[in-house]
Amino acid sequence: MAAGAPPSSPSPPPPASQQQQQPPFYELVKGSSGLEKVQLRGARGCFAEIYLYGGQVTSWKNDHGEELLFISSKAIFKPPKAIRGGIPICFPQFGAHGNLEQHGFARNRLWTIDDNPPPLPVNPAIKAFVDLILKPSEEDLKIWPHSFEFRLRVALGPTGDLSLTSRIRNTNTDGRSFSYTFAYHTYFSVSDISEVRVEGLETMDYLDNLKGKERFTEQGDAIVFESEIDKVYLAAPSKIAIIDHEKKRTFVVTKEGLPDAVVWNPWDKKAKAMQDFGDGEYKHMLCVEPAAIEKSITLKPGEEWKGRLALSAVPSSYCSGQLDPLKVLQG
Ligand SMILES: O=P(O)(O)OC[C@H]1O[C@H](O)[C@H](O)[C@@H](O)[C@@H]1O
Repeated sequence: MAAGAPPSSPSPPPPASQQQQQPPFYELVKGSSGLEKVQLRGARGCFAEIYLYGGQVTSWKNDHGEELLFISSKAIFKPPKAIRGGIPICFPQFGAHGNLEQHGFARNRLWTIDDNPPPLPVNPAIKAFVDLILKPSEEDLKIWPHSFEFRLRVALGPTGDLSLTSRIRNTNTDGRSFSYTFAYHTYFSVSDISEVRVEGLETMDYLDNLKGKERFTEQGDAIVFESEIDKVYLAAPSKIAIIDHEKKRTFVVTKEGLPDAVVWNPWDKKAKAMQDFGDGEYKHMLCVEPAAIEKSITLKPGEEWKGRLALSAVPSSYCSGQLDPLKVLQG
């Protein structure tokens, strides 16, 4: 077991009533199938867990210890299968939009802890974070012949918000640019999919993966769920709200550098066909995936791209009109 940065402060501890989180802010421990995972401990007991396999967040808990992300009870923690749930990272290819395996290879590679990342401007109130890095292996270079450094910071904010910041740098020495598509394939835990609505994507154009990627325009109403959905919303706004009526909880998804957003729920038939997904689990999850898909990102040698996802979960009593969804979306 290893304990991580930042170092402890020499000042005397505050009274228990004012106590914030104490170092160490993260620990590296053994997870399922002996795979290593980082446990991040934030203020007031907020928590996140990240597997080095896939650089994948698999748990995010609020200060009541409630799990906010969905992870399948049938998830397989064994390479080369990607872990079903949490926040898989799709890179350098989203879906089947290219010659690589579905969703690229970053989600089934072993990342390492980056002890000395280049500086990243941060909110000084954020104490609990970890930096991971992925570089291509010789085998990876055979299937995608580009040298890159992918740095991922996962952080828990002072109010329990979870943020993921990806920095991807082209380190090719042969002068070649590369292009990729990307997604944070975020699986949210919801009480009952039929009680959920998504706001912020009204009137947006989307590509419907269930209709041969044909382009349509969404109607003016919030999105509700009655059947399978697999849509790539194009040029989606920087904030999207997922309102869970039954849980009286709203997730606010904030994205930067990621124009698109995928909304996916496999529903009953596809759920049954997936080996690593329980038959009825589609009722308790929804994927809203900030992404860059329609227009791939191109980096010249030496260039770096940044894409950030921030998640917060706020109590809502939307039914009784206490929460104005527009206020949530407009911040
Ligand atoms: O089963 P996976 O490879 O993890 O993909 C799961 C899903 O990911 C995305 O949401 C895609 O839009 C879907 O088409 C795909 O089915």
